[in-house]
Amino acid sequence: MERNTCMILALDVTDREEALKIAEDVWEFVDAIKVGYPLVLATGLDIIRELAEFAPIIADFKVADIPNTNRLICDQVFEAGADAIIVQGFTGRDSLDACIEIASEYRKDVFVVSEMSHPGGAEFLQPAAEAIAKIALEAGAFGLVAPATRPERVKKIRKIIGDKLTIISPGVGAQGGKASDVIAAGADWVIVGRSIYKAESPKEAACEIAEEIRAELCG
Ligand SMILES: O=C1C[C@H](C(=O)O)N([C@@H]2O[C@H](COP(=O)(O)O)[C@@H](O)[C@H]2O)C(=O)N1
Repeated sequence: MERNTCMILALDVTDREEALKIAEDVWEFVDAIKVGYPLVLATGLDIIRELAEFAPIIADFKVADIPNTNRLICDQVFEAGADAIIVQGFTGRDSLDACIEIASEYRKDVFVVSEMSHPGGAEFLQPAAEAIAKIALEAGAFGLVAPATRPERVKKIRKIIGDKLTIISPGVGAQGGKASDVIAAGADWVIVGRSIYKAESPKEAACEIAEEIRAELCG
């Protein structure tokens, strides 16, 4: 995944035509499109290959099962054309290894959720976040998901992984996080959903956030 705009579109719409239209409008402002359960359950896995025409696809299925089931899930997701997958780390090293084993067979990437961006993310995951970041590093993950709503946590997690893992950060806009703040805290990409796909003009919204990030990076 090339780092140009440092932005990932979270395309959580549930209509195929709307998804393709938004992707067509904003592809030049994003480095990847994150597709999750809302769109896939509504339209089917084929949407991954259709959207892959516009940008690399991150499949956000938060894979969190026993190793064998994780392998079966990851196999289907990469067969469907995803470039990366988001998995949970709290299920432990063996379940994480299973995802990374399949991803490496497809030469694809795994992002591990270290801490989630919503208020409940501080209840059970936050206490485990640093340990999860450590096993993600040891297991050979490509990156971590860390909360744009808590830039100080991103800074702490960045200290643990150094520059060995990338950090993608959701929670910008609708959840209260600020793109430039979390990029300054050490995130490589921000994940933006509603602030773009619910905007009057998704294209203008994406352009504005990309400009904010560019100003932060280029000073
Ligand atoms: O901690 C996490 C993990 C998860 C993720 O990215 O893995 N996300 C996803 O990021 C997007 C934010 O959307 P919006 O709030 O910009 O509309 C949604 O697709 C969420 O499911 C989080 O919001 N926080």
